Formats: sequence, C-alpha cells, structure tokens
Amino acid sequence: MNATSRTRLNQTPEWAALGKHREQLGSSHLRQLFADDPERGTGYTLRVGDLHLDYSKHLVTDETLTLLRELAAATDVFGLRDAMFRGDKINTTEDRAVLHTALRAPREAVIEVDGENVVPAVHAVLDKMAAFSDRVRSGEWTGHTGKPIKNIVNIGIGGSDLGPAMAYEVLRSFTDRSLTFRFVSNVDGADLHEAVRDLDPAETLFIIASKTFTTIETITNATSARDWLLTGLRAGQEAVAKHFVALSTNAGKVADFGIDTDNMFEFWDWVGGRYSYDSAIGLSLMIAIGPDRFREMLDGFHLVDEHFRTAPAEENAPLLLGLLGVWYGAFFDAQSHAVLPYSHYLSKFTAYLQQLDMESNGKSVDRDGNPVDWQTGPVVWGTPGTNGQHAYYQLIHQGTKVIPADFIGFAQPVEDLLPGLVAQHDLLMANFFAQTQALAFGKTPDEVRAEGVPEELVAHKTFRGNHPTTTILADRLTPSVLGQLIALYEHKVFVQGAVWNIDSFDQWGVELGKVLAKKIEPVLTEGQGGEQLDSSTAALVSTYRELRGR
Ligand SMILES: O=P(O)(O)OC[C@H]1O[C@H](O)[C@H](O)[C@@H](O)[C@@H]1O
Repeated sequence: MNATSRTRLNQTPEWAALGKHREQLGSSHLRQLFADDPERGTGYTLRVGDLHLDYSKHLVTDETLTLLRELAAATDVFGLRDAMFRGDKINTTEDRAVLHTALRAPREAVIEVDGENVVPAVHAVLDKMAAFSDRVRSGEWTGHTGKPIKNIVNIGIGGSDLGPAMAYEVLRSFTDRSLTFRFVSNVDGADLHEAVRDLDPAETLFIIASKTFTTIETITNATSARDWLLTGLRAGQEAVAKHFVALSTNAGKVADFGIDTDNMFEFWDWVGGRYSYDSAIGLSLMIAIGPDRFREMLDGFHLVDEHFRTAPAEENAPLLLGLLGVWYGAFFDAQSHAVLPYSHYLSKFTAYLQQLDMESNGKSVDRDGNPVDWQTGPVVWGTPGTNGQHAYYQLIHQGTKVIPADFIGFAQPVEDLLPGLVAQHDLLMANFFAQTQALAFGKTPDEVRAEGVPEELVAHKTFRGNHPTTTILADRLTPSVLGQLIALYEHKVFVQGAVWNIDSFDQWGVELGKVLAKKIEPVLTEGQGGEQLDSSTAALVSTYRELRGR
C-alpha cells in the first residue's frame, strides 16, 4: 500500500470500531474479565522461542484483539514488514533500506539491496570480528610495547554505545572476567577520565564506534583517548595501530583520524544506529563473550525475525505487543510505557530500549509529512523492578496515570552465581509475580475493611488495580534469549510505526540541538556572537562565562 494513498489512521472504520469498543468496555475490571473466563490465564499466552509471554493481564477481550488485528490489516503492517525484510527502501526520508534483520541472517540467505546480496559481506565482517576477538582474548594481539591487551574501552554514543554497554551487562556471567571493559559516551571529560584513570595504556585497546565517524562527542573523546595513550606510552603516532580500532560505515573519516582501515570493522547505511549492536558495533561484546556466544545471540535474533516474518497475526508476538501499545496510547491516553526487568543484569536494558523506541517512534508527522493527530511513541522508562518497588511503584499502583508495563524475569539465576546467593532467586521472583498480580487485581475497599482498617484509612489503603502488564518469562538469561528479547522489541516498535504511519527509521529530531551547540561553543570560549542568542540563553551563557572567570 502506498503511504500517500492511505486513509488517515483515525479516519479508518477500524479505528472508529476500536473507539466504540473502548466505550463499551468502559471501566470493566480485570477482576471481572478473569472471573468471566477461567481459562484466561493460560489462554492469553504465547510462546516464541524461549520466551513465554503472558498478556492475560491486559485490558482486552477477544473482541479487542480482533479489532486491533483488523487495524493492523487495514494499515498493512505485514505489507511493510515484507518490504523491510526484502530490502525495500522503507526509510523514505533518508532513502535507505532497513535491514538489521540481514545482520543475523544465516550465511546462505540472499538479501539484496540495489541488486546486490548483502549477506556475504555481513558474514565476512563477522568472521573478521571473530578472528580479531580471538586474538585479543588469547593474548596474541599485543599493544605497542608487546604487552597483551587487558582493558577494552568502547568509545561511542547513542546506538554506538547503548547496545554494547547494555549487552555487556546482560551477559556479564558469560564474559571473560580477566578482561576489563569500559564504555565511554559522554562528552563530559569525566566519563573518559573515570574510565581510564586506573588503566595501563600499554594494556588498553580503544574501540572507536561511530556509524558516521563525525559525531562530535565520539571524535572528541577518541582524540583525547589518543592523547592519553600516546602520552602514557611516550610514543608517537605509530603506537595508534595497536591500540585503536574503528567500527564505522565511513572508511574515509576513519583513515583521517589515523586509524589503519585494516583495523576497521565495517557496517552499512541500511543499519540504523539504534539497530546496530548486532553488527560490527558489537565488537566489544564479542571480545567479552567470545565469537561463539555472539553467534548464539545472533541466532536468537534470527529466531524472532523468522517468527515475526511468518507467524500468523493471532500468534505473532511483536504484532500483539505493538498493537497493545497502540490501544493504550489511543484509547486510554497512556503517555508512557514501563519496562521493569527482574534481573540485575538487565540494569541497562530499559535505557537501551529508550533509544530504540523513542528515537524510532517519537515523531509527529506521518510518512508524507502531514501532522499526525493520534498519539505516537510513548515515553519508555524503568529500572530493575525490585529497586523500583521501593521507589516509584507507588505511582503505578495508586497514581492517576495509565502505565502499561512489561515485567521480564527468568526461572533460573545465572550459572556462576555464588552458591549461597542462589536461594535469593525465589524471593526475587516472588516479587516479580506478586507485583503483576497486585497491579491487575488490586485490593477493594471491602477487602481493606475486612482487615480491620479504620474507615478513615480505607481509601488510602485501597488498590484500584486494573493496571495492564505483560509478563515475559524465560528459563535463563543466555545470549540467545537476549537476542530474542531485543528482536521482539525491535519488531514491536516496527509494528507501531507501521500502524501510526510514521518513519520509524529516521531521527531528524536530534539535529537542531547539535547545530545550536556548534554555534554556542565559540560564544562560551571566545565570548563572540552572544548578541545573536535569545535573551534567556544569552543571560545563561553570560553567567556561565562569569563563573568560569572569563
Ligand atoms: O554512530 P554515530 O554515527 O556516532 O551516531 C551516534 C548516535 O548519534 C546520533 O545523533 C543519532 O541520534 C543516533 O541514532 C546515533 O546512534
């Protein structure tokens, strides 16, 4: 379906039918929906690979799900999906294919962009990464002074940082614990300072990760890292080759920086930054977990790609999760979406999803540039659930907002957990199950009274319930399961962008601030050009200069 020929989303009969259905649903309570259907808890579940997905605690009925699927059909979600997998240039504002799925395609697959099969190049880079990772892991790759590498510092930002940094944390129990990994992203010098202050430059490898190799934060940090290294080694430019490698699509800029392009690991413009950590951008992760584990992770991604590509609508997990988000945004005025993992290792998971989701779907014009008058991407937020319970869960339970939430947990603790700590896992998971139960069913005033609570406190101790949650449960956190989870979210985001008719693969909204920062920097340093600033910014800049003694 051509975007231009498309009926505006909120003028489709399917949208109207959902609106009417929402009115009929009124304030129906999950308590009632569960009472009406004793099979609901087992019926509203899906299995994708190793992921057990329970969506029974959502404010939906069979009819809601049917109507949502009809909306997906009317907006041709599967048509756009097929175009993405085929390599069509569905990122129209940048005229690019969107082929992160090719990064985890098997060697024998054929996926063409502009008539060329990209799969052999993907595997050639993976092989080059594997060979390099093995050399670093075995100690064969030595630094300028002949010492083996012990520390790996990834310098990148956005998609060139969040993915590897998140995945390194998630898979920590699979990492080579004799190596130290650090991730530097912020242009605040404190980030690099804290990352390198206790490291020996002779044993340190910098991985400069930047799709464009023009991102000011990354190039600034990379330049400072090079100075730190060369000063520490008392060496000249010749030492760079053994201590710097680049991950990029831009060989010219890599060479300009002084990195040998033999030490560059390539990827392509059809990989979006926030969809890139399974490309060369994952090199630090591959060094940490080893090439075999990295491949297991790619297989996990691929498993869910295949599920999304082939599963019928009724069983298609990314479709379902995407549509549930559309439902709450449009018809419950939900503004945000919480992701609450019950695993310490997933501490950076939600931060990663923030870029994936909010940079993809934080748009307010459709594919043709017309303003949308329906909600698009939610604010994604959350931290590991047990900590959240003692902080912001109060608002989810008793506040005034509708906050759909994903709960992610694992049946087994990680394998290398100290034996004395294994018993804590049941307590962790008891909380995991208790919270979705409390959120769904709450506690009625009568239940509170029955506990002998004085009348004046009953309202305060009542839990309205009816808060929608998805539970995702897997046996254990493995590289494959991580790949499955990320692909699930990638495709969920895709589904929502398709329904909302927005380009989920551009990010024009990040540009303005970059341009203005470039103009403001000389005002801060030289004091010139301040008169062109608005009065608020001019006054702030002048106060800053005063405080800096300028
Ligand atoms: O990888 P790079 O080219 O350095 O880009 C790093 C990041 O910065 C940009 O501003 C984009 O908003 C992100 O999508 C991107 O991941």
